[in-house]
Amino acid sequence: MKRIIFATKNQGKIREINEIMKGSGFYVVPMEEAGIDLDVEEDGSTFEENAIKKAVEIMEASNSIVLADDSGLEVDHLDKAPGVYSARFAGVDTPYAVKNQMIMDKLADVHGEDRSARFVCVVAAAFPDGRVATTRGTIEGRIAYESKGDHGFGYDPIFYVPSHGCTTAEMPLELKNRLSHRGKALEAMKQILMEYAEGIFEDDDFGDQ
Ligand SMILES: O=P(O)(O)OP(=O)(O)OP(=O)(O)OC[C@H]1O[C@@H](n2cnc3c(O)ncnc32)[C@H](O)[C@@H]1O
Ligand SMILES: [Mg+2]
Repeated sequence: MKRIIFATKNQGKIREINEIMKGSGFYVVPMEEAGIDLDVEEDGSTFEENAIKKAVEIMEASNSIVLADDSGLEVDHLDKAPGVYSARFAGVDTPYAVKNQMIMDKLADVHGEDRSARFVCVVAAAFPDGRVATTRGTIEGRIAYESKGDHGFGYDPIFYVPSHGCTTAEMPLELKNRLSHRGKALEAMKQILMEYAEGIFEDDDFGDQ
């Protein structure tokens, strides 16, 4: 199997990524498991800039193919906030129960389609030969009136998907992955990895794992 490192410390992302990459022929190792403990400063103004920065810095530290995910919640009524600041919104250490309530409070007088929001995910791949590629996925929804569900992570309990009548935190992992921003971005990235894989992995093939 072909080994690649995923530059994330978010356990929720890791669970989803492992499931999405199953059967792809690529074996994904979280950076911590690969022995890399670096904090990349996410100071870009777009998901693309931050995803590329995370992938390239960890690729330079590991000399392996590295994927990174930069993602977030865009709430239309809040001018697309928290957006790239989703992890830092109201402070990195503030529990999501509090952050989620703050977002619902800001939308207290807003109803129907005006509660529209989306999750965005940009996945970047950085290759040791200097090549970089990105893919993007989104899922449209609305901010719920109350927090529901205990699957997923982050803003999932307040992200209501009208077509399914529930939040992404109420969905089993497989269903969320089929619909989600991360599922779509990673499916597109699998294609790119397959195209680029030829010639890259001869010296880096770890056998069946
Ligand atoms: O940078 P890494 O280490 O990957 O982990 P992170 O949690 O800091 O991740 P980001 O910088 O990409 O910030 C994205 C934030 O957006 C939110 N988010 C992204 N995808 C989500 C999803 O599928 N469900 C719920 N919240 C999500 C969540 O709060 C994340 O912490
Ligand atoms: Mg981050």
